[in-house]
Amino acid sequence: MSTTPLSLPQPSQKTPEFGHDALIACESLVRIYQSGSVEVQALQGLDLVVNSGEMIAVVGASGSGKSTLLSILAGIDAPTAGRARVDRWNLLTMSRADRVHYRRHTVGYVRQQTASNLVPYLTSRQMVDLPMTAARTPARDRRARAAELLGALGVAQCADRRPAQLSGGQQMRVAIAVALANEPHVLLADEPTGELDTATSAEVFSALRDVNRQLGVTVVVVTHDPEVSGQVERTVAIRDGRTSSEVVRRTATAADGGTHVIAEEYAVMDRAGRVQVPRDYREALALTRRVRLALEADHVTIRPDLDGDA
Ligand SMILES: Nc1ncnc2c1ncn2[C@@H]1O[C@H](COP(=O)(O)OP(=O)(O)OP(=O)(O)O)[C@@H](O)[C@H]1O
Repeated sequence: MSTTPLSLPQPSQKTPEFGHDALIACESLVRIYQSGSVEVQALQGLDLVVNSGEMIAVVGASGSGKSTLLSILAGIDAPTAGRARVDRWNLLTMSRADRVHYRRHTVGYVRQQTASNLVPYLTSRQMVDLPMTAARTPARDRRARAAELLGALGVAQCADRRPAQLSGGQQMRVAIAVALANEPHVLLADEPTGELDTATSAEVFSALRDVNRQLGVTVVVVTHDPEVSGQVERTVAIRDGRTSSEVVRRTATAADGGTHVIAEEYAVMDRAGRVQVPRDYREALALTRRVRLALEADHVTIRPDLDGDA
């Protein structure tokens, strides 16, 4: 007797999780602050993916949510909703003990005000030593690591000085060394050059680049400084608590062998396929509520709905 072969349905391919191969993945991240009877939506569905080894800048107007994002990634603040993962840690569900471990080993955080990163009565060496002592690193390793970090950041000569005996740039570099003490995968820096003059901020920025390139630490730096954002490979712009656009820079080689940097701006599409069309584009073509979308061979067009009022 012949049997008819059964045609079984193919098992559905599971869509990989958003940013599954990235080191940092935030999806539809929301943070609502309640101040009295007023609710402030600091983050309103932010998406962000950062790959291991990248150095990115986060820019945006004052109040757009940059510091909120950084303090969530630092494990200091908790999101209200959405998803946020750094390395193997889910930032929404981690326990208090996980959070301590995460803050100690996975991320280093440099706060916005330089002084708030430092302890006035400790020397630079003692400050770098502190997080390692908390992590129970043996004394010999602590000494070696502190010397290595202060050297790598160009402040070896400041090892025995207290914060008041350091310049602003030196204080910031010591703060970066402290943040790197326990060999985190990620360094988060909130406006590290905000209080510095142009020359000093260039030095601090170059120290951050060295940390990224030489130590392989993934760096996320919040900045207002176009000099800083212009020098990283990717700049993410936040507007009203959402990722609005990204600028990607790459080095191109011309026919004569000379190199130059090409910066291209991209709109960011979320997982549901939503893209924000910039206001000046919308106004230029009077794009309003309804638009015509057409799929072409290698692009999609958006046209005004000229029959809209018919
Ligand atoms: N603890 C808080 N309680 C209430 N509202 C807050 C709190 N922290 C931040 N906010 C509000 O959330 C919004 C985003 O603030 P956030 O500090 O993240 O912005 P920012 O982009 O870092 O600004 P800046 O560039 O000025 O530092 C602002 O409206 C701010 O007033």
